[in-house]
Amino acid sequence: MKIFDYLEKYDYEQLVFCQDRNTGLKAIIGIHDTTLGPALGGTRFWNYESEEDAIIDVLRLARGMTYKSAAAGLNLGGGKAVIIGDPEKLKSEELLRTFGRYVEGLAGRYITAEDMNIGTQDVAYINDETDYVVGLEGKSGNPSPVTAFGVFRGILAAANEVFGSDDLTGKVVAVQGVGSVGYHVCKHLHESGAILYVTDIKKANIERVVNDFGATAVAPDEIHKIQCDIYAPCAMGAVINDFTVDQLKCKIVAGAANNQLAEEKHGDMLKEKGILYIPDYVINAGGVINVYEELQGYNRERAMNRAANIYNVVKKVIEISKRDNISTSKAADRMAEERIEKIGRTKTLYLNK
Ligand SMILES: NC(=O)C1=CN([C@@H]2O[C@H](COP(=O)(O)OP(=O)(O)OC[C@H]3O[C@@H](n4cnc5c(N)ncnc54)[C@H](O)[C@@H]3O)[C@@H](O)[C@H]2O)C=CC1
Ligand SMILES: O=C(O)CCC(=O)C(=O)O
Repeated sequence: MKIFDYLEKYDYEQLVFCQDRNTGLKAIIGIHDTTLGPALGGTRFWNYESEEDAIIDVLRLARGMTYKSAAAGLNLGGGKAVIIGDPEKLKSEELLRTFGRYVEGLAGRYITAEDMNIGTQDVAYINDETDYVVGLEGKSGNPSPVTAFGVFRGILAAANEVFGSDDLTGKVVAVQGVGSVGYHVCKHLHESGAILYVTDIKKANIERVVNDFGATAVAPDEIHKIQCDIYAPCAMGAVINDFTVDQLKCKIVAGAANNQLAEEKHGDMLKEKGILYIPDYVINAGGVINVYEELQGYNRERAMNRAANIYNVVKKVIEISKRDNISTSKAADRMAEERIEKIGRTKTLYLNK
C-alpha cells in the first residue's frame, strides 16, 4: 500500500503509529482534517486480518468523522484510532494507559472516546494518562444510547419520506449487530411497534434482543437479504458492496455503522435501485454530539435535543439529493464540505492568540 498516495488522495493531515512491546500495544491514530476544531473520534479495538486493513479502517473512519461533525454543526475535526489485536486477550489497564500517553503526546490535536470493544471503563484508564478523552462516566458517559436515539430519529425521517408517515407500526426492520448501539436501536423500534429481525456474531447479544423485544434471529450472512422495509447496519462497515447491493430487498438503509458504503459508487447504486440510503455519518452523529457536549460542560437535555434534530438534518440531505438529482451520500458530502469551506475561510483572519 502506498500510504502517502492514500493520504494525499483524501487530504489527510497525520497518521500516527504507536508501538509498545511491554503491553503489546499496536495502535494507529488517524487525523483527517482539523479545519473546524480538534480531531475527535473514538478508538476501536479490533483483530484485523492485516496491518493494511487496520490502516484503511482508521483512515476511512477518521475521514468519516470530519464529515460527521461538519454535518452535525459541531466545531470538531475528524480523527479516529484503532488498536490492533483480540480485545479478549490483549486488553489491559497498562495497554490502555500506554495508548493514553500516546494520545496525550498529540497535545489536543486528537481527542478520543469509545468505539467497538472500547467501553467506559476503558476510556477511564485512558483518562488516567490524558485529558484528551471524552465519554467518561459521571460526565457524558457511554455515547451509545444517544447514538441509538439519533439513529431512531433518522429512521423516522426516512420512513416519513418513503411511507408518508412516522408511524413504524408493523414495519419490518432487519438489524445487523445488536451491541451497544444496536440494542438500543432495537428498543426504540420495538417500542414503536416495528417487527424485528436481528443478527450478531455474539450469541449472548442476540439472546438479549430476542428475549427483550421478541426479535427473530437470523444468520449473519442472511440479514441483508431479508425482505423488509428498513435494513439497519449497526456493526461493521462496507456492508453495502458489490456483492450485497443486488441482494438487498429493503426500501431504506439506515443504521449506526460507520462507513457502510464500501465505495462511493454504492451510494449511486442504491439510488438507482430506488432504495433510500440515509448517510451513516448523518444518522449516527448522536454519539459525537453527546461527547462534544462534554467539552462544553455536559448538559443531557441539550445533547438529546441536538440528537433529536438528526430528523431535520436527514430531511435536509434528502432535499438536497432531490434538488440536485444526486445520491443522498453525495448530498451529505456536499453539505458537510460547504460548511468546512465556509468556516475555514473565516480562519484566514489573523488573531493574536
Ligand atoms: N457507540 C457509538 O456511540 C457509535 C458507534 N458507531 C458505529 O456503530 C457500530 C456499532 O458500534 P457499537 O454498538 O458501539 O459496537 P459494539 O461492539 O458494542 O457492537 C457491535 C456488534 O456487532 C456485532 N458484529 C460484529 N461483526 C458482525 C458481523 N459480521 N455480523 C453481525 N454482527 C457483527 C458484534 O458482535 C457486536 O455485538 C460501529 O460501526 C461503530 O463504529 C457510530 C457512531 C457512534
Ligand atoms: O461516539 C463516540 O464514541 C464518539 C464519536 C465517534 O467515534 C463516532 O461517531 O464514531
